[in-house]
Amino acid sequence: MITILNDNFSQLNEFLHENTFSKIFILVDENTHEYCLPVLLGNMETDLGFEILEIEAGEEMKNIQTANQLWEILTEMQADRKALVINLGGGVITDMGGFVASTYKRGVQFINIPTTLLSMCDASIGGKTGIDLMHFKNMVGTFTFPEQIFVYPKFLETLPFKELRSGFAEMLKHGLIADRSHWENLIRINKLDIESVIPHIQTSMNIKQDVVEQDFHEKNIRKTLNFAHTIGHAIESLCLGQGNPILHGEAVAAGMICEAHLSYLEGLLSEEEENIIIENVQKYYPYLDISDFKDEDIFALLLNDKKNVDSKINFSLLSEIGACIFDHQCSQNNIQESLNFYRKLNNA
Ligand SMILES: NC(=O)c1ccc[n+]([C@@H]2O[C@H](COP(=O)([O-])OP(=O)(O)OC[C@H]3O[C@@H](n4cnc5c(N)ncnc54)[C@H](O)[C@@H]3O)[C@@H](O)[C@H]2O)c1
Ligand SMILES: O=C(O)C(=O)C[C@@H](O)[C@H](O)[C@H](O)COP(=O)(O)O
Ligand SMILES: [Zn+2]
Repeated sequence: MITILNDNFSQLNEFLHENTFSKIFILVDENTHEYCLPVLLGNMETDLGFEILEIEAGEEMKNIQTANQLWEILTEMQADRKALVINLGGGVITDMGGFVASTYKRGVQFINIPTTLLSMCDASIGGKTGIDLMHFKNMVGTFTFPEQIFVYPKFLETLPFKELRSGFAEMLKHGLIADRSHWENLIRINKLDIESVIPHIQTSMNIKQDVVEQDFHEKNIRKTLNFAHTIGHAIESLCLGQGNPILHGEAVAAGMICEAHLSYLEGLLSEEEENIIIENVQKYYPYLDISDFKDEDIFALLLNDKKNVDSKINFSLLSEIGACIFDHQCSQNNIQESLNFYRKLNNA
């Protein structure tokens, strides 16, 4: 269940009073510790004891070493099965905290309080938890729903612009795969800022939640949420592997361009709609330089995508703005051409 919090966090307090937890463990990173934890602690009313678990910020922390440290700390602090983990942060915190909670002592309860646009609209919803393995994205994880998701949009007030823009990419994706009018409302935004995005958060959350409710374990329609991620994750992984991580939404934006073009090359999407998508994505996102990435390295990552079966790369592609198909296999030439198309945009 997703709840938009009042300024006094009354719904969170009701949730804490109605349940019998033994202790609360609040997972934060250094930034959500500074900007969001004081707001949470200033409003949280409970007789329960709590501990703060802090990790460094960034995708590089979403790994087994951090998970191990958190499991060890929970053990040292004698967290029992009635403990509650509160994930207060962006997608790294909700993915990582959800993973640690869903595996510690075979699972303790957790709630998500997303603090980035990306985690409000996407990562905190849907129960995908996980960590990266080497530089492969989200390779180890669970499908486990949080008990609740509490959204407080005012947390966005301290979010840097680049992070806001990163989250906006997942919102655009939601429009492209499921709701043309959402896409059209979003691309009308000329100046991307908190005021302009806040009115559209609810629609994005609804799209994500609606898809997840139909197919929690990603057997079919949930794969549409992965549009732009097959190539996007490969680019993100290569950057991570080189020690130059990019933001998830930046990778998704590049993935939207490549996969919109691929949708066109595969005869699924009209050229006119492809151009509309590419023009608009370029309006918000600077070009990502992938000229150093070899096709063979990209293909090695594509071959490990979680949607694949029998070594066949399964794409989720657009048939029009607002509609997405899944389990589509593309010719190798077209995949290469979509990457070259993106590379050439640099000089266009
Ligand atoms: N599970 C899912 O369904 C799902 C969906 C989309 C993305 N993801 C994952 O989410 C991650 C990306 O999430 P993200 O973009 O939120 O990244 P993030 O968690 O790294 O947060 C981005 C940055 O913003 C800072 N921050 C967070 N809230 C802040 C605030 N209110 N004010 C100031 N700074 C703040 C963080 O410290 C961090 O530096 C990726 O690992 C991606 O794979 C998961
Ligand atoms: O929730 C989903 O399903 C998604 O695909 C949402 C994506 O935006 C998100 O990045 C997700 O973490 C990708 O999952 P993965 O299994 O492809 O790693
Ligand atoms: Zn994503």
